[in-house]
Amino acid sequence: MIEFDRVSKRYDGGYTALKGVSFAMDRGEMAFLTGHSGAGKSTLLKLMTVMERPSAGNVLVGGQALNRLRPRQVPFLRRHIGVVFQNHQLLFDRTVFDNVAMPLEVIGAPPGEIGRRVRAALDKVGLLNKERMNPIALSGGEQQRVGIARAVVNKPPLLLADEPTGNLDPELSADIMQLFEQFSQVGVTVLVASHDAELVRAMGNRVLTLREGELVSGGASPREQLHGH
Ligand SMILES: Nc1ncnc2c1ncn2[C@@H]1O[C@H](COP(=O)(O)OP(=O)(O)OP(=O)(O)O)[C@@H](O)[C@H]1O
Repeated sequence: MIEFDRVSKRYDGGYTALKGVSFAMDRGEMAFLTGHSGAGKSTLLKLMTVMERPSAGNVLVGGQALNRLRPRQVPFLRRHIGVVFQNHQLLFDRTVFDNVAMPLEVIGAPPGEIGRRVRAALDKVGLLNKERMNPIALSGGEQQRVGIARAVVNKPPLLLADEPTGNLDPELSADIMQLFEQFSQVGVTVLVASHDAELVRAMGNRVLTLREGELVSGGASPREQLHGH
């Protein structure tokens, strides 16, 4: 589902954020991306949504080589990738329902389908009874779950999360990670950037570690890992 082949990213200012990063992830796999602040985690995620382009190497998402993607194809790629942010970026002048419906509104889905899919997504994150509320009235953990419902309402095959539990206490953080795990069990590929070493360890998933832009562990393919290296 994801393939990085010797990917480097040098920003315009001259800073090299990623150096020769190679790894692959299978469909339905869940992995964590860790590393010190500034190690390149957000940069790596941005290459998958084409918020940034690599300076060298190739990124493939769902078999599509992103370096061949024309600018007008980028919105189509992004519809297949759900993104969850630390500060969830919800709109506080709209209801929970309307926040989750946004990706479907953008593609002009029919209202009946929007209703059905928004409720299915809210049901998955346990917030079906809060659809008419304003997200400002929800707890931090609930707000983050609204952000997750919005990220998955399109049924994307790939889900990326950038520090999704950064503002949450340990128990709520564990709940959010379990939710990601459930999505991976139904075939969604999930990559979660996280600083939370303890939680990452407790989850037991594959861990990709960046240090100063280099992938220092977890870069082997799942098959290679199975054989111990
Ligand atoms: N648009 C940009 N222009 C220039 N340099 C950038 C840009 N974005 C990121 N960088 C630099 O690239 C490096 C990696 O940044 P990145 O955001 O990928 O790290 P990170 O691992 O996600 O860090 P954090 O955990 O603090 O979010 C940093 O030194 C940062 O200053």
